[in-house]
Amino acid sequence: MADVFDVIVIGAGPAGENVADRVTTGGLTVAIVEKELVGGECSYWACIPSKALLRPLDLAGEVRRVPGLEAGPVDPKAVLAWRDSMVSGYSDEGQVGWLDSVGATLVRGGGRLAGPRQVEVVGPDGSVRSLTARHAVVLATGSEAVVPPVPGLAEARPWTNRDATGVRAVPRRLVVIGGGVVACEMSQALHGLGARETTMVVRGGGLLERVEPYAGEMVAESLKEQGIEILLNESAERIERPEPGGEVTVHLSGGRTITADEILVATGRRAATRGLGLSSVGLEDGPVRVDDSMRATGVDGGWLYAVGDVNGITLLTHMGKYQARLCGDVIVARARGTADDLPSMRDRADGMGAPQVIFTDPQVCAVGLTEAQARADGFDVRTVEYDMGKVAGGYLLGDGYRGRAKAVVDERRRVLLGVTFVGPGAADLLHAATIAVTAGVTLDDLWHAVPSFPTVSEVWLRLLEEYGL
Ligand SMILES: Cc1cc2nc3c(=O)[nH]c(=O)nc-3n(C[C@H](O)[C@H](O)[C@H](O)COP(=O)(O)OP(=O)(O)OC[C@H]3O[C@@H](n4cnc5c(N)ncnc54)[C@H](O)[C@@H]3O)c2cc1C
Ligand SMILES: NC(=O)c1ccc[n+]([C@@H]2O[C@H](COP(=O)([O-])OP(=O)(O)OC[C@H]3O[C@@H](n4cnc5c(N)ncnc54)[C@H](O)[C@@H]3O)[C@@H](O)[C@H]2O)c1
Repeated sequence: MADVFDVIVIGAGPAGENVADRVTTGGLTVAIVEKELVGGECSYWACIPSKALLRPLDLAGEVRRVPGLEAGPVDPKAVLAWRDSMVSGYSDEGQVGWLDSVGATLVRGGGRLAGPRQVEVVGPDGSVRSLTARHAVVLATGSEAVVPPVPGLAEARPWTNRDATGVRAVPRRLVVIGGGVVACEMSQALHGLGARETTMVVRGGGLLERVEPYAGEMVAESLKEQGIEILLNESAERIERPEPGGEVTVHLSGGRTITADEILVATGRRAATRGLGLSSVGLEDGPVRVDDSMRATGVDGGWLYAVGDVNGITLLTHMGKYQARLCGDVIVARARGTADDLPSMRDRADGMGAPQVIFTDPQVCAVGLTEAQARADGFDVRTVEYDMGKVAGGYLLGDGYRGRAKAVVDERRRVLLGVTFVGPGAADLLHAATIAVTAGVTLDDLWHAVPSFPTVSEVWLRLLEEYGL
C-alpha cells in the first residue's frame, strides 16, 4: 500500500535536508529517502573531510611564516583521526537525530520516480515501498565523480574524491588527473600528509580555469613550492595497472610515462540521475533543468523540483542549501495557495556568480563575474588590483605573506560585478564582497565602509583608491 506524504525528497545531502527543514517548518509532512548516509557526499566524502585534512596543513603554513614559532612535522595519523572525528566515524546517527527533530520521516533505500508524484524505494533488503506525494517530489540526489574514458583507467580502479578524502594510507607516489578544485585541494592535502612524489596532469594551460587566471597561477606557484609537479597541457592517454592495487603507469600525450602507487581522478562530476526513473516522467538522464523556483521544466503538473548538484547549476553546498530553502518555501506557498513569488522565493544568487572559497594555500575566494565573463556579457568593465601583502594587516600576518585582490567594476553603474581575493586565510574576507556584489553597493557608498586597521580588509580601501576615489 502506498504511503502518502505532502512532500517526498529523494536524497538526504545538504540540499535535501534543507528542503525537509523548510517544508516541515511550513507545516507539511515530508518523507526523505536516502540510500547511503544522511548528510550526503558533503558530510562524509567531500567538504568536511577535505577541509579537515587541509586545516592542519594550512595552519602549519601560517606558523612557518611567523617568526618566533616553529611548526613541528605534521602527524598524519593524528590528522586522519581528526578527519574521522569530523565525519563522525562515517556514522549518520547525529544527522538522523536532526531529521527526527524537525519531524521528517526517513526512508532508507534507493528512490526512483515511478510516474507523476509517485516514488518507489528499494530498501536495503530489496523490498520495494511505494510512496505518493500530495504536493511535490524534490530531487536532491547530488552528483558523482566522472571517470573519463581513457583506455585502462576504469580497469585501474582509480581513486575518486571518496578514496582521497577517506585516505587511510597516504600513497608515496601519486598521480592526479585534473587541474580543478578537487585536484588542487587534494594534491595539497595528500602531499602535505606524506606523498613524496605528487604529479598533477592538467589538460589545460593552467589550474582552476573558472576563476581569475592569476588565482590559478598563484596556487600553481605555491603547489610547486610545496614540491608538487604540475604538468600543463598534458593528458593521460593510456593507463596500465597489471596487478590490482599495484603500481600504476600513466602514459601521457607528450610521450612521458609516470609510475605511481596511486592515481586520483578529479575531472568533474555528473548529476546523479542514473536509475532515478526520469524517463517515467518524460525527462532524460542528466542535470534536471529547473526554473528560478527550482521547479523542473517540461514536467506536466509542476509537481517536480530539483535542488543542489543534481540540477547542475552550481556544484557547491551553500548554493544547494540556498536553492533548497527557497524551493521548500515555494512548495509550502503553492500547497497553501499563498503568494509563491516573494523576493526570497526566487534564485538570484546563482546567476550573479556564486561565492566560492577554494581551500588551498593560498586560499582562492571569489564571487560574481571574472573579468573575462563580465566582458563576454557586454558590461562596460574596468578592473583594479592590489597586492594584499602591502596592507599592514597582510604583512603583519607573517614574513613572506603574499596575496592579491582584484575587483571587476561595472563602469556604467559604478558597482562591483566580481571580486577575487587570493591569500592565506582570506576565506572570511569573501562575505563582504558577496554582500557588495549581491546588493549592488556603489563604489561611492563603499568608500564610507571603513575597514579596521590593521586588518587585511584594508585592501578594500586600497582597491577603491586604485579606482580613483
Ligand atoms: C572533494 C570535494 C570537496 C568539496 N568541498 C566543498 C566545499 O568546501 N564547499 C562547498 O560548498 N562545496 C564543496 N564540494 C561540493 C559539495 O560536496 C556538493 O556541492 C554538495 O555535496 C552537493 O549537495 P547535494 O545535497 O546536492 O548532494 P550530495 O551531497 O551529493 O547528497 C546527495 C545525497 O543523495 C543520495 N542519493 C543519491 N541518489 C539517491 C537515490 N536514488 N535514492 C536515495 N538517495 C539518493 C546520496 O546518497 C547522497 O546522500 C566539494 C566536492 C568534493 C567532491
Ligand atoms: N572548496 C570548494 O568549494 C570545492 C572543493 C572541491 C570541489 N568543489 C566543487 O565540486 C565540483 C567538482 O570539482 P572537480 O575538481 O572534480 O571539477 P572541476 O570542474 O573544478 O575541475 C575538473 C578538472 O578536470 C579537467 N578535466 C575534465 N575532464 C577531463 C578529462 N577528460 N581529462 C583530463 N582532464 C579533464 C578540467 O579541465 C578541470 O581542470 C566543482 O564544481 C567544485 O566547485 C568545491
